[in-house]
Amino acid sequence: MLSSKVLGTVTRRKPFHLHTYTPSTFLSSLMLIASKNHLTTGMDALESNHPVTCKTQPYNNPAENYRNLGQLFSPKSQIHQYPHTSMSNRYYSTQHTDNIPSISQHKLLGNIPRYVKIVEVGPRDGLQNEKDIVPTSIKIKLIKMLVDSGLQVVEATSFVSPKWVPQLADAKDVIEGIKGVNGVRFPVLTPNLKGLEAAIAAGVKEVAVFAAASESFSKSNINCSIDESLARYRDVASSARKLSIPVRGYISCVVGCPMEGNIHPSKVAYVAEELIKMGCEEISLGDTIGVGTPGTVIPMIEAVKKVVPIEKLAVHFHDTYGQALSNILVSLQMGISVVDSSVSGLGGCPYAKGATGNVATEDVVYMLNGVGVETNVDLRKLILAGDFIRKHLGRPSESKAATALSKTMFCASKLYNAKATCYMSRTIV
Ligand SMILES: CC(C)(COP(=O)([O-])OP(=O)([O-])OC[C@H]1O[C@@H](n2cnc3c(N)ncnc32)[C@H](O)[C@@H]1OP(=O)([O-])[O-])[C@@H](O)C(=O)NCCC(=O)NCCSC(=O)C[C@@](C)(O)CC(=O)[O-]
Repeated sequence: MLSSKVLGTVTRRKPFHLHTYTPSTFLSSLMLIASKNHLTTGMDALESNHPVTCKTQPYNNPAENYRNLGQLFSPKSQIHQYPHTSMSNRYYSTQHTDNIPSISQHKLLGNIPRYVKIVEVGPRDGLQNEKDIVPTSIKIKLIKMLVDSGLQVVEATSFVSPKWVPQLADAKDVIEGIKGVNGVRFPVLTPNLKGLEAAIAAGVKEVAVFAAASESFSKSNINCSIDESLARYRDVASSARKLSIPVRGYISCVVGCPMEGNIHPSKVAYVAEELIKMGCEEISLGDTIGVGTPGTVIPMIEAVKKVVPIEKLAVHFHDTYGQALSNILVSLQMGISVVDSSVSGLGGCPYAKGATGNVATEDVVYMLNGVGVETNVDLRKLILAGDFIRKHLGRPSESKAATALSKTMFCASKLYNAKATCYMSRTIV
């Protein structure tokens, strides 16, 4: 495992330095700086020129607040000159600006793609485990807000048995509600031909099938063995292909299973190869319970990329152990350029007690901004979408970046909203 080139690069060479750049493994260090230079940090991280529209929570550390206000008016700070219209050249940014060569040219980041496609799975993976039924209108509005943030692929819902997943029983209505939204892809999950037929009848243009690398998980999730599921998916893929409907293939439990423990990379490679042979255009590798680290993720990807071209692979990390961003970074270093994530870190796994949601899209975008990777996503609008759904669910965000930036916005709003023009805490309806 340690013989891997990628892991070797990360572990044996010089450690990352903050003065050089901001890789994910140092996100926590950055957040310390962020709290010290709180106002400038958050403002820059948004990297946008529009008034911020977000309802925020009160910043509840008066001492820190005081320090931030002092800093705001310090001679070095430029915020007072450009309250929210110019976000560049502050003390602190997600990227360095001080005559340091482009971050993407650095040897440790040279391999990572310039553009990453984010597949937003919040409306499906994020909501599917919610006990209380989320009204269809809220789901539709969430999807529209996510699209508004620039996300180009939003997994909208699943055409599965409502007995198994009651939360998504309104799949047809959700699809109906987003019909007018153009230029964005809205794949849905289809576990069998029945699901595919219903999805097509509803007007869906793209579907996904979902297998597992663990027999026990396959049985729990879709009530059949791995090979039985692959046989079903061959039928789904073949019917979809006749209608030119692209099919994505998921593999769950790629590094660990709540029932079987460690999963050998060869099992993942086997399922991946079968999915690609049946015509799946993209394979998403899911760490369903968020137990992976670069130590298990790298050998798994190495095994899979022997049978599936790397450009057809996506990664799908849950963040139970806080490893998702590290795992994403090494996946990018290995050449993967498609990342699944869920706004506000929504999600979970019904078969693994304590397993938390997907990596938060806000955190992924923040890190990708930091390492100079394009996503086309407006972080500020994304935070609004997360704010909208977490308020509906009555829970705080699981996104560290969204939480930190919301506090930052609140501090700034207190200064610039003296005339009750609250740029920073206006809620969009
Ligand atoms: C696969 C089945 C259907 C098998 O379910 P089953 O009970 O074995 O199948 P069945 O064929 O005997 O059907 C049972 C009932 O469901 C109906 N049914 C059958 N199919 C459909 C359908 N498509 N749409 C609507 N209804 C359907 C069917 O008509 C029948 O209804 P009844 O006659 O009893 O009234 C079921 O187990 C199921 O729906 N499972 C879905 C599980 C699920 O959605 N899990 C979450 C998604 S996977 C995931 O989250 C992981 C991922 C992708 O994010 C990656 C990662 O993180 O690992």
